[in-house]
Amino acid sequence: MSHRENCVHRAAHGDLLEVTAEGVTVRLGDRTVLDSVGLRAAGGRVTGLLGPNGSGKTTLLHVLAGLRRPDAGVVRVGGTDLRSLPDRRRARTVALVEQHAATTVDLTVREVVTLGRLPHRGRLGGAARDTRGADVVEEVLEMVGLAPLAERLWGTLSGGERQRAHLGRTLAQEPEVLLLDEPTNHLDLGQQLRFLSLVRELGLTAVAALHDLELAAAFCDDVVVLDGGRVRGDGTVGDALTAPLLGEVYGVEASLAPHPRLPRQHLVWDGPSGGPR
Ligand SMILES: Nc1ncnc2c1ncn2[C@@H]1O[C@H](COP(=O)(O)OP(=O)(O)OP(=O)(O)O)[C@@H](O)[C@H]1O
Repeated sequence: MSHRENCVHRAAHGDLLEVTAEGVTVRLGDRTVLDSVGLRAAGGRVTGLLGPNGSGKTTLLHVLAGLRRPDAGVVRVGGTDLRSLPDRRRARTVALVEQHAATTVDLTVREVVTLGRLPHRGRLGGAARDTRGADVVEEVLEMVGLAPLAERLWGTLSGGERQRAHLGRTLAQEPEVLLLDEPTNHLDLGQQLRFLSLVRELGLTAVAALHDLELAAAFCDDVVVLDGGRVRGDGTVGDALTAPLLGEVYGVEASLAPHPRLPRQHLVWDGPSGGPR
């Protein structure tokens, strides 16, 4: 079964892990950056993590990925405390596409994607045990549209191509839960739509920090809105993104309205609250 078929099969059988956070608190210096945050990302759904600059989205993603230990609270994946999973198992379960990921060595695109196979190899890094690895890497290169650039060196890639290479590396991990930190910030409109369509099509449990509320309205099933390290709203896009909440959290006059052609809502904004229109 190919990587894509495997994802779609798991989604079709409801065999997807739910991610929950309870009472997650993170203090940095004298600041409480996350204050008793609770979140439920349902299996197979795309949950948007929203909120203004500095509201705590990246910090929460790092906690959900097991990269940062919270001062209080617990993260569970499929009901299992994330801290109880050995590193290699955790890396095969939860994967994060970072906002500013970089590689220090000048690898080719194929080599960057192949890095995602490390958790599937033996302790000594033996590729021999990873019998599916090469096929998965080629399939992922096709999925993210980088097969024609497979031999290109990292240093020669554009920002958007790098972002897609990082998604490729993460998909090569074959995670059950995909965490994305502003995954579309370097992408043109077409690539943004293709990127998020691919994430939806895979049917994985996904949590994506997004600044673009229009993209969130179009691609997310559910949203969690952070402000000052606290959850200010959550639920389906339609239930959570109310005009009062958008006004309080973002300081804008905006609301969701029926899309003129599609059976979904889109964002209509007038301007900053009390500001010029
Ligand atoms: N090492 C640190 N020491 C003190 N404060 C920090 C540290 N790292 C991050 N912060 C603060 O924590 C808060 C949350 O940061 P975080 O990066 O999680 O927010 P964010 O919602 O992802 O922001 P953005 O949308 O701008 O990327 C910010 O106010 C940030 O300044």
